[in-house]
Formats: sequence, structure tokens, C-alpha cells
Amino acid sequence: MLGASPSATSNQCLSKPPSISASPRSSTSTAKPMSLAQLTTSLSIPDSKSDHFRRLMRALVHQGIFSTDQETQSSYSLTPTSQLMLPGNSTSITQLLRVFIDPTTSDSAYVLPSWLKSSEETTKTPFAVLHGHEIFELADEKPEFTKLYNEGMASDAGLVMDVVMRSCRDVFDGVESLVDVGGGNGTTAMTLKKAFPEMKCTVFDLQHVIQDKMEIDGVRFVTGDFFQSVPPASAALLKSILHGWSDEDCVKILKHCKAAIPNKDNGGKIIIIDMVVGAVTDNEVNAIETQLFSDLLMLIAAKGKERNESEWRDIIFAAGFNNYKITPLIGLRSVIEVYP
Ligand SMILES: C[S@@+](CC[C@H](N)C(=O)[O-])C[C@H]1O[C@@H](n2cnc3c(N)ncnc32)[C@H](O)[C@@H]1O
Ligand SMILES: O=c1cc(-c2ccc(O)c(O)c2)oc2c(O)c(O)ccc12
Repeated sequence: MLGASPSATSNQCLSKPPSISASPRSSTSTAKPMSLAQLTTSLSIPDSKSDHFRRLMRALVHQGIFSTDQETQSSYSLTPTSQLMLPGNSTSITQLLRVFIDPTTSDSAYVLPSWLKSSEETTKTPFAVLHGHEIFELADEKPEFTKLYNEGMASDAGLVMDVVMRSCRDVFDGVESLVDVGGGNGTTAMTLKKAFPEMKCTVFDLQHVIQDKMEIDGVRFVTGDFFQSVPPASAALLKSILHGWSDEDCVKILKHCKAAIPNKDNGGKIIIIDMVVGAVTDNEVNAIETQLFSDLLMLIAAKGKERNESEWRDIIFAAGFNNYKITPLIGLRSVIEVYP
């Protein structure tokens, strides 16, 4: 994928054509469409491979990664999709895409056929069958992959929190303190702290993710295990957590979150940011298809699943909550506010 390739960073003049405005962050750069010759030169592709490269671009145009003028097909521009892959941008998801295409993740898919047929491998994911460890247990053996994974999740947080802050920041209004459960490197909590300076923000995650961080930009870091307990706060945030766990595990995590927040009369709430399969705001066919592929990723790399509303309702009520409200965001995710 050109935009995601480290060698494509010289491709800067493809950034942000003025005609394309669907980037989540509006751009001030003046990007121009590029001809095939300009592209092959800047990507160091020899003339002998120019036509091979043109065929790759043709397929990427068909996929919506680039656009081209219909008549001459002589120049290529970025689309909203490829704008999300530009390096050095706080809403770039290049690092997340690198996690998906890394052989550590993608090779697990090849285990799926034998895994499905085996009655023994019900407690391990295809990922663990291949690597001997689940994804969060690889820090010692594959530190490079764990680093990539944590950076990938942070890049997802950069994009999704940008959308959340633009479309439903009121979800966080009046929240005095918040614990970001499984909050990774703190990207989400830092975005919230910037937007709500009065909010006391805590990131809660495993030792190997947080290491010796104590406090950064007013955000506190606490090490622990959400299957044991969750630090107290007025609200608990679960972003891209529950999709990675079985219904039983989700109920356990949600119960620990419920114990961490004030009761019904005192205004506690849980804020879940995850996919609700079928709850999409636009371009339904593509969005649902991508949600279903994300569900397959959860099948190979995690013990979880992407849930539809009825599946979310079941785990929310099983954990003892009384009420919830779903707000779909642009893209694939929804915000689910959950009340005791
Ligand atoms: C898919 S990532 C999501 C990270 C972050 N919430 C985000 O959306 O960018 C899942 C996170 O859960 C953390 N995690 C996994 N198991 C955990 C546990 N038992 N207790 C606390 N955190 C855990 C992982 O280390 C990782 O940071
Ligand atoms: O490989 C994974 C990928 C993701 C993931 C996160 C945010 C996204 O936007 C997304 O599209 C995928 O989440 C995981 C997870 O939550 C696990 O527990 C285990 C593995 C994964």
C-alpha cells in the first residue's frame, strides 16, 4: 500500500488536493495531483516497471485509495481514504494498518481452517495457536510487534477521538474524573485532558504498556489488570476493549467498571467506544462490510467479536446496568453510554 509504505514518505506532494475535503482535519497544504511519471520518479520505480506500477494504481483507483481523471487517467489524487494514511498527521491510521498487515497478525488467518476443525483449541485463539501466546502476552518474545501494536492502537485513538470531539464531546461534559480502562499509551486520555482541563484523567493498563510512566501532561498512569479491579472515577471509558473479549469476560470487566464508578443516584457512567454492527451513519454497505471483516480479525487475533445492538444489550444488562444509549459515529464506531 503506497501511503503505508515507509519508502513512500518522499511522496509528500501527493498530500491533500484542495478538491478533496473529507479529511477529518482540514488541511492547509496545497497538494497537486501527480502524473504516473512523477510518481514513478519519486518512488524510484524504473521505467521498465512503469506499466506494472500503472496496473497497481488502476486497482487502487478502483478500490477508492486514489482517484484519477476519468478521461485521460493521466494523474492521480488522494481520496479521503488515502488521506488517512498520510504520515505525520495526528489522524493518520498508517500504524494501525501496519498492525493488520504485519505477518504476526495476518499469518494467524492461515491457522483458521485447522483451528475451526479442531475441537481441542477452544481456549486459544488462532493467533495463540501460531505464536504460543495471546496478543497481550507477547511483550517479552516479540517486543517489536508489541511496540507496533501499541502504536497502532494509539493511531486509531488519534482518529477516533478527533471524530468524537467533533461530533459528541458533550458525552464527557460534567465528568469530574475518568479512568481510561486499557487506555494504552494515553493518547485518548491526553486528548480528553486537553479538551477538558479540569477533568482528572487516569490511564489504566498492563505493566508492559505503562512501564514506569507516572504522570504526563496532567494524566496519571496506573498499572493493573481489569480482571482484578479498576481504579475509581466518576466515569470509566472502554475504547476498543470489549470487542476483544468473550461475553463472559466482558461481563467481568463491566462489573469491575461498575464497582469503580458512583452509583445510579450519584451520576456514574461507563462510556464504551467500539463497533455496533449495523449501526452506521452513511455508506452502509461498505461500513458494514468493514465491520464484519473487523469481526473476523477478532476471530483470529482475540477471543472477542464485533457485536450488534442486541449482543451489546445482553452483556450490559448481565453486568447489572440499567440503561444505555448508542450514538453511531461517522465511520465504523459508536459511543455507548451505559448507566448503573
Ligand atoms: C485494543 S487495545 C485498545 C487501547 C486503547 N483503549 C485504544 O483504543 O487506543 C487494548 C488495550 O487493553 C490492554 N489490556 C489488555 N488486557 C488488559 C488487562 N487485563 N488489564 C488492563 N489492560 C489490559 C492492552 O494492553 C491494550 O492497551
Ligand atoms: O488485533 C487487534 C486489533 C484491534 C483493533 C483495535 C482498534 C481498531 O480500530 C481495530 O480496527 C482493531 O483490537 C484488538 C483487540 O482489542 C484485542 O483484544 C486483540 C487484538 C486486536
